[in-house]
Amino acid sequence: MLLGVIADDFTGATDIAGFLVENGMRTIQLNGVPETKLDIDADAVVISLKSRSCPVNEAIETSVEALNWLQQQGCQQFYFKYCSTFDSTREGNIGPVTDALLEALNEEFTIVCPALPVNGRTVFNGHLFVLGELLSDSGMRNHPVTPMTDSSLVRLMDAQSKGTTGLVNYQTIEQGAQAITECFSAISQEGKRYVVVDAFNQSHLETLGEAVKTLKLVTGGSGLASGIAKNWTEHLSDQSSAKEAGKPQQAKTVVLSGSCSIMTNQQVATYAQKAPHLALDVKACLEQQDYCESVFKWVLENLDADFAPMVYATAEPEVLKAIQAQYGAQASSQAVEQFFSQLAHQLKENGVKNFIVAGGETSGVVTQSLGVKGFHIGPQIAPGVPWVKAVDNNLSLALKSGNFGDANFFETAQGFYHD
Ligand SMILES: Nc1ncnc2c1ncn2[C@@H]1O[C@H](COP(=O)(O)OP(=O)(O)OP(=O)(O)O)[C@@H](O)[C@H]1O
Ligand SMILES: O=C(O)[C@@H](O)C(=O)CO
Repeated sequence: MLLGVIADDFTGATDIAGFLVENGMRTIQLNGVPETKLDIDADAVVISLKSRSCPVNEAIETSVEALNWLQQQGCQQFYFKYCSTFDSTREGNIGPVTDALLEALNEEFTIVCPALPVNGRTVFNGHLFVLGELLSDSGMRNHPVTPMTDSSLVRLMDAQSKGTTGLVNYQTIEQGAQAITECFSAISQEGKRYVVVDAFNQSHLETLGEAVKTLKLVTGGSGLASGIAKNWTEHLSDQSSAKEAGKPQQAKTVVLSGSCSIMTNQQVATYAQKAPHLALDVKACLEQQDYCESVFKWVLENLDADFAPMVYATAEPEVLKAIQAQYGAQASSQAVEQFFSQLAHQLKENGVKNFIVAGGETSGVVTQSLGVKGFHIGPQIAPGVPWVKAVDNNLSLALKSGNFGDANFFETAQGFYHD
């Protein structure tokens, strides 16, 4: 095993796993930390956690547990994968988890690299942009759980972590890997523990990949995965069979959308023009015990339509604000998550095999309730969203990060089936 990845949510895990596979690494994704040492034939293992917005102590504990497990498997480098929009708050988990991983590895220094230019996440002079807008001006300012109101990665990291943060800007990145590593050394000698790196195109990420070759711990989004994978090229064998194992089959399918991002709102609106769709009633979710049962029946009645039925909690910012004001942000999001968890379980018991899910937290609860232990990574539906297939049964999932994919994503995903 060469690379061990600890991902703070499920869509984030499939995102980076997809890019590792695209770049030649045979990759397995495991949901949660396995209880035993497994005999895994892969170049990389991605452990998906649900640690993005849980209490910080829990995030630290599960992340260090994942690290220990990956060390036991013989991994040589470790990657802490968080969101390309750096989803967290000032009290957020990215800083403390990074500190804990550095400490556990006995290391003093790492990088902060959320950039994913193929999906419009770029870092310029230490500021994070989403499709050309500052993070704090983007739809992320209205996120239901982790609203992002600051775009300065140095400030965010300083606020969350024990140490201090430096910056390597694009002028240095463009001078090549050696200039970057020299800059890392200088920043580390100043006593800084983390360095934010600029990156706004693929070439920056390839150069950065080379520059972080000897770092034990790397932190970032999935963009850097291609650069990192290239460092291991000489150790890699053919991985086409691994990708084959991840393909979805023609089978009963459902779309479950729990993300309120701008892109998911567009995807839901587009798909609703073609497919049977049902908007979740949050009040009923909170107050009506048999609500899930009635939605379950509706899904069963619509499973044979030309396009898979969609159940969605996805709402525009104003509607979401009103729900949160009435029922509380935490109570309503928990009720929605619990609903999707229960619905997914019932659907699986009744023969649904393919689950297309939007939203990282939502994907986490759905995957857990389906009891899937790990995935083979299949073909990419959109950058960062591969189909994945359970290692221990014939369920297939498309776990879509809130902001990923284009407007036709839900339909496109269903075009990948084979008999
Ligand atoms: N109508 C709603 N009312 C209240 N909470 C909602 C509603 N719709 C969704 N939520 C909650 O908002 C959260 C959305 O988080 P989730 O991670 O699933 O999506 P996302 O953040 O857009 O995706 P990603 O993390 O992949 O970027 C979930 O906890 C979900 O239950
Ligand atoms: O990095 C991203 O944007 C995604 O993989 C993600 O983490 C969304 O939850």
